[in-house]
Amino acid sequence: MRDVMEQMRAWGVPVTDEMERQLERYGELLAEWNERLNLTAIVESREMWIKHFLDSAGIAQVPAWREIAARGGRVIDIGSGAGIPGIPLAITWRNLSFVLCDASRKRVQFVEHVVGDLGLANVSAVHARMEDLGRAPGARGSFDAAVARAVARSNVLLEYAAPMLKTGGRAFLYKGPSYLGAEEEDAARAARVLGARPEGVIAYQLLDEQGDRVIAVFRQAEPCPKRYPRKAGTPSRQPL
Ligand SMILES: C[S@@+](CC[C@H](N)C(=O)[O-])C[C@H]1O[C@@H](n2cnc3c(N)ncnc32)[C@H](O)[C@@H]1O
Repeated sequence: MRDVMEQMRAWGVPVTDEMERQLERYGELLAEWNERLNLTAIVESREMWIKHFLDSAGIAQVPAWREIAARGGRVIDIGSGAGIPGIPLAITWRNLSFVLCDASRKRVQFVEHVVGDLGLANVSAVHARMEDLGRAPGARGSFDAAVARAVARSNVLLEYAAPMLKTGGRAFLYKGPSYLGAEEEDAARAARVLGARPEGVIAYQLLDEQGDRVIAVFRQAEPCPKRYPRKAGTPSRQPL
């Protein structure tokens, strides 16, 4: 996938030939396990490279991500599912350590298999709901960055992300262009309640006209108030 790799490098992803082989292997495992676990609707190789791997790499264009990546730190992938964006990011940014969290046991087991198969030393997988992890001593307030794709509306996602972040940490929400408008306003309101502030949105396009994407960035300006996250299920039933 020469052109996909070129686009990643143009965005600033430090991707080597070995990493390309690891992405390829990850794609094979996704396609193979998909038959049993129904992990993704996308199994055709080029579409997978563009809609999963290139989309994940879009974050390289955000200056705040590049700063975190340069100094090293801890990243949580919220609702990682089969490992997107966490696995492609962990393959390409070896100096960051990743926790991939999901409420589905079978998806976490798949991620554990991928981590073993690829020999990724910088990833651990956690089977939990974010509402519970956000209250766990040792996990709460311990991350430099949170990433999330296709999990929930942004006002819900921020209630999962803010408790996990150190002061000064960032949340990076992968969204479609429809984010711009009502969802953006709701997210800004929720962010204020949670001690976070919107820091901007970047927009990009996938190759082969596979779609427009945005990443919304939030900075944790102060520690998240102790009453958040609320108990499991409440953030999505009664979004902030
Ligand atoms: C549509 S999948 C997206 C997976 C992946 N991020 C992607 O982009 O392909 C949403 C995932 O979020 C997980 N999820 C939803 N709410 C969650 C919560 N409160 N805590 C942990 N995981 C959650 C689900 O189990 C599911 O695997």
